[in-house]
Amino acid sequence: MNLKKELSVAKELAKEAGKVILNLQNTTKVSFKANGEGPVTEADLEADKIIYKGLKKVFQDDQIITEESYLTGTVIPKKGRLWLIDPIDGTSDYIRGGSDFACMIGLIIDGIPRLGVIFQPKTNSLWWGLNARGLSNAQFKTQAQKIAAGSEIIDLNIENKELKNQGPIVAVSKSHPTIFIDFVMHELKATKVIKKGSVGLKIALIAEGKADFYLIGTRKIKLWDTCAPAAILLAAGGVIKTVFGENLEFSNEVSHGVHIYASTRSCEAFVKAPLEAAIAQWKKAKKG
Ligand SMILES: Nc1ncnc2c1ncn2[C@@H]1O[C@H](COP(=O)(O)O)[C@@H](OP(=O)(O)O)[C@H]1O
Ligand SMILES: [Mg+2]
Repeated sequence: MNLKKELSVAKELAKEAGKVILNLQNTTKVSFKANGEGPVTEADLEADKIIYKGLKKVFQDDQIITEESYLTGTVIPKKGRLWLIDPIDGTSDYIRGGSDFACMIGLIIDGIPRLGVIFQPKTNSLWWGLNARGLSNAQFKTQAQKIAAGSEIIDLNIENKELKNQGPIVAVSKSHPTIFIDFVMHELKATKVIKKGSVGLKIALIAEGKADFYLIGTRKIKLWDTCAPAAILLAAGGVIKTVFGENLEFSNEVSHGVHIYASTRSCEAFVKAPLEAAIAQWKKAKKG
């Protein structure tokens, strides 16, 4: 298994779609999805089509699920190759005219995120990762990089990143604050809290060593929100798990249905007890 072609196609498509959404940012029409699933713009739909068509042209036999073309009830297979696409991650910040939005393309092979690309149009930055961990006879190397401002290359490796003794730097959603996050934040004793839009850009902060921990505040988070960032973070030597410490599942349903954290290894050990305490308190409060 050599993912060179997959990586090069995914990088080009993320950049192409990214440029289109950037051009449309101030003029695109906004509407709201059914069932409280949040806002969607014409730019989401445009980028979704570009990426879907581009992947289908080269990888005809692969399954592709995109946020905007997904049909309710589609079962996510346990085996085989599946692309998961989020044409705009951070649509809320995109609509506000901010810069915290990204195009994300991820590839799952037999249930594991193996390839991820995130492109942030406003800063012309691209993160990518190939995750061969746990594969015997892998024909590709585990590797992750950030290409900043279109050219400067930074290797992402947080395998041995120590947690500074004051406590973690924690990333949280700028657009979707939740009571669950407030509960956990109270226990974590963070030294710094970074509020940012886009799941991918927050996980990229960890892969770059700029944050230690990120907690997703909703159980409604979808596989296309986590696939590309997970491949990059795992390749960089970080972890992404459910708040119960289990590996993420990329099969069956499109929604993870559980709170998720992304972390460095040293921070994961540090937050285990406070996280468990917060979850216990949360459950008690919900019952009461
Ligand atoms: N509390 C919440 N409820 C619903 N969706 C949420 C959420 N928190 C995050 N998300 C989803 O996660 C993505 C990024 O959110 P955020 O910018 O807050 O980190 C968004 O996806 P899209 O922007 O792809 O639609 C959003 O739908
Ligand atoms: Mg989206």
